[in-house]
Amino acid sequence: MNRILVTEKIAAEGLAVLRQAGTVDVRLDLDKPTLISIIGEYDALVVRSATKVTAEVIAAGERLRVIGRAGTGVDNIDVEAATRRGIIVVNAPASNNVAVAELTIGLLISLARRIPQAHASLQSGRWARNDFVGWEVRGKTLGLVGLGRIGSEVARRARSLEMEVLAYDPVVSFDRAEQLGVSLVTLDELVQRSDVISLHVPLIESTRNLFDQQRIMQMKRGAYLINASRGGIVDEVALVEALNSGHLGGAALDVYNQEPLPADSPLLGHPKIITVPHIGASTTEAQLSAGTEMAEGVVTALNGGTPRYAVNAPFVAPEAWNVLQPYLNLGRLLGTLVMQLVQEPVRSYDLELGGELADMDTQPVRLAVLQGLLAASSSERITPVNAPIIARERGVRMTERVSPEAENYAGLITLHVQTAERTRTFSGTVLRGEPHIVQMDGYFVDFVPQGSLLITYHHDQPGMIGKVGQLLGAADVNISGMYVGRRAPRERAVMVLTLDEPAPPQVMEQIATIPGIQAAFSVEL
Ligand SMILES: NC(=O)C1=CN([C@@H]2O[C@H](COP(=O)(O)OP(=O)(O)OC[C@H]3O[C@@H](n4cnc5c(N)ncnc54)[C@H](O)[C@@H]3O)[C@@H](O)[C@H]2O)C=CC1
Ligand SMILES: O=C(O)CCC(=O)C(=O)O
Repeated sequence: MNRILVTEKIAAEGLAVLRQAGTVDVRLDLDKPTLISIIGEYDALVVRSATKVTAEVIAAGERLRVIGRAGTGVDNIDVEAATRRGIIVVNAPASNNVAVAELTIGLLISLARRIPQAHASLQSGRWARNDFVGWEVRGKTLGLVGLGRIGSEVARRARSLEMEVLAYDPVVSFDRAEQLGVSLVTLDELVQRSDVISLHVPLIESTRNLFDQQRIMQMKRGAYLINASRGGIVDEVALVEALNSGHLGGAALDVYNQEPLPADSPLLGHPKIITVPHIGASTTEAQLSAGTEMAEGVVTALNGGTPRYAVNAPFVAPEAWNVLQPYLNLGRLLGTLVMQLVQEPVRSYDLELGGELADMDTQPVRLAVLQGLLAASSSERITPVNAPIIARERGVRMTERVSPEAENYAGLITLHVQTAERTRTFSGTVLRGEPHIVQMDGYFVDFVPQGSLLITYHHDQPGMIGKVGQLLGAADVNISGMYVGRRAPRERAVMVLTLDEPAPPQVMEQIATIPGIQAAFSVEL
């Protein structure tokens, strides 16, 4: 039974999804030493932004297979340390775009009209209308640093407020910016032209201290700065100095160098700074989708699959996901099946991806097949994250080719296995979203690869199925499905039985001695 540790508050719906995969312990009170002392008992760790999942925590998590981040930024997780250990890191990157964008617009208007200050003034018993003459955002220039998911949502909203929007993002294309009604410029130009700058970049080495003293002083006199991305991107000391000297008109912050509570910070209580306690993602809607999206990824990873949003596994474009996802499952199962059937030395594997797969980025499918092959022969935990590293270490050779041909199927995965003596071939497809094995060693079959299987290669003659069935029946093993394939009558044939439980070893030995049986395999998927 999997054990899942949740160290921060996530939506109840997310917890319910997690419970499908194991027992869930919610511990909101853990300090670092306690986390390190208990993490070794868990298969999955679920956090938001406050828990620091350091290399030390990861090293102590001997059983950890997945770390779930209910939200976007993963700067509180040592992803590199997780990757080295084959631990999948999943997040929910699309869950809180709108929540953060709406907060940003709220902060923008709050800066323009000093709403929080006006509220506090009236609450303290003053009616000071003349102190609160603001400015209109219409016609002003907003500079967005980062035009990814959140930056784009902010841009749309700012355009509808009739603002001119500039953006600096080295990755985004001019076409995309044009669609959003945004002008792409250099960072220098953005900083010099914007009345308000809003930051929407991840905290990575290249963005750390991006708004340092020099950059802040490059901003227009009287300009405003909004940061709802991460503390660490703005030099907080330089920001306060620029506000005190009158160089900047104001700032609004959701995130801080020190979280939680940047106590004693000059940011708190500053009349020109609006502060909120990292609430960008704190809406019911965002928490629901962050919790459930992340939890679905954790459950998939615990079940050995490739999660949709795995930070350290191959990226699957959102529009390709629905088509590709069942093939990832098929690829892994095909690899696991083949590794249990081919019990002879292998020189190399040749993976052929046909039909609708030919038009896609097939790297995730290749990794899923590798994962299946390696997992069936390894005591290590193999995930799509560490599969290439382990394959390299073991000298596994796999070539890959794509072809528009897929017989009569929409898509087809074929694995050719080059052994010392011969080439063996296995194929699978996806039908109604379900993986099917459709060819084994040149025999046409059709079964869903799951659970316990008994596979025999035998001489096609009357009574074979009955004899195998009798031995299984005597051992009280129930057969749930049966598939046979042959090339010609009375020649070699293959039989696949799906069983409610694995055939015991002594039954396998008896089956192997039935006259006409050439090989019998108990396969677990
Ligand atoms: N305040 C809050 O509660 C939340 C904050 N965030 C923060 O917002 C950040 C952005 O989130 P998304 O838009 O979803 O990420 P995203 O990955 O969709 O977009 C980030 C964009 O920043 C760009 N970028 C990277 N380095 C840059 C640089 N040096 N200069 C300019 N652009 C650069 C990237 O090309 C990308 O387009 C997250 O990494 C996270 O730290 C995210 C969610 C909630
Ligand atoms: O509310 C949270 O957990 C933090 C949200 C956040 O910063 C993120 O998703 O990156």
